[in-house]
Amino acid sequence: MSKQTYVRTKPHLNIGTMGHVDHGKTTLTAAITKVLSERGTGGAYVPADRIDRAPEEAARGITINIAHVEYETDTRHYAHVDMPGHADFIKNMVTGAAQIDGAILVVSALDGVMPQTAEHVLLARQVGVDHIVVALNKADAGDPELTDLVELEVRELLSAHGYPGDTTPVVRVSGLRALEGDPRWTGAIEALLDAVDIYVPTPVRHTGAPFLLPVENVLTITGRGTVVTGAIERGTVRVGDRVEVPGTDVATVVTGVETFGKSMESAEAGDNVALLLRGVARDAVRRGHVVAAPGSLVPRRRFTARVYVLSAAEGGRWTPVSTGYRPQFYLRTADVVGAVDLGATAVARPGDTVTMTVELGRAVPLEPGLGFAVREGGRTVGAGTVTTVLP
Ligand SMILES: Nc1nc2c(ncn2[C@@H]2O[C@H](COP(=O)(O)OP(=O)(O)OP(=O)(O)O)[C@@H](O)[C@H]2O)c(=O)[nH]1
Ligand SMILES: [Mg+2]
Repeated sequence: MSKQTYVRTKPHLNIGTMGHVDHGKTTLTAAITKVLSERGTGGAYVPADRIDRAPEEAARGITINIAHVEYETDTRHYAHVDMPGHADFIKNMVTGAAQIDGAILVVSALDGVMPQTAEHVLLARQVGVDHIVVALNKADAGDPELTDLVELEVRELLSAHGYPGDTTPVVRVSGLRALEGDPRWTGAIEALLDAVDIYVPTPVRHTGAPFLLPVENVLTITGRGTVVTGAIERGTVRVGDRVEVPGTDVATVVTGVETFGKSMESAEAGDNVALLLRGVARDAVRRGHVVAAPGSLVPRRRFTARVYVLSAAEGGRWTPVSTGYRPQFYLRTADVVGAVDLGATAVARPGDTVTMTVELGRAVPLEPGLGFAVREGGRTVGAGTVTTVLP
């Protein structure tokens, strides 16, 4: 396979398909790539059987199946994630691995709102997906009056979860017929994409946010000093910037910025860098720390979270967990023990998604939306997202 360079000519967005099993998410994803590849704005047709054979991706220590396809409309470049199953959806959403700016909720016009339709809307709301466009799929096979009822039902579901159900775009589509090239239904796919282009706003760039680098490694370069490496989570950094390591005494100046051995004047969110820090002792900074803009972060120990407890079939536990459970929490590059309080829920069985309060053994920078993995005895047993940081 030949490698191409990504040339940024349009704003980039991450979107995804969600919805009940078999409602046609993968078929619709394939149809979108087909319609757009024929339009010629960018991106290649990806058949459904290639989307379902997703490459395995390691994200935050968890092996997750995510199928990514890319395509372009006239105005935007999209990375689209089609999650192969319900459990994958839950895991990807709670850990933030999917990182979507907007979602296409796929609802079969034949079946209407089903349990996972509702569960995905609930979860999308919890993890901060603010914009949903609805694809009423299989509209080729549905009775129009019944489809009207399904549309009402979906709008009510959205409103019940705090989305603007009355004004949400709902487009009747047929992924299957669009794939066959039926102009009525390829036109419906175009209408769906127009709705996504218009309704889902371009996300805020995090390059303007206070600088944050989770430290992956610390090295000493003889004669130059201590170097930290990692991927910049947000903000920008340039030579001469003041930085600190929250939770330690380290407050210093960046005297060098490099990427893959080349020096840079400034680096930004997404870049993999090495930062040379003035006058910092080798053992003052460790993996798990973060380098941040001065005063931008206060480490904390307690938080509430939504956590998906992996089922035994996914490599998780066989037995439930209860209050007092003390696994390891992997937050950014940090690995910290934490005590779990399940409150009124009392127990969480493998396969459940629960709310819990966690008290970490030491303070780390925390914020709502931060994804993490829960591990025990060297295996991943859960995946979660911080919902509230407690004092
Ligand atoms: N009539 C009709 N059938 C469809 C349409 N889209 C998908 N199907 C059929 O519905 C079934 C499920 O389609 P998928 O695309 O695999 O559904 P999915 O939502 O990705 O399923 P999971 O990933 O397993 O949750 C397949 O048999 C498709 O052929 C459509 O627009 N019309
Ligand atoms: Mg699928």
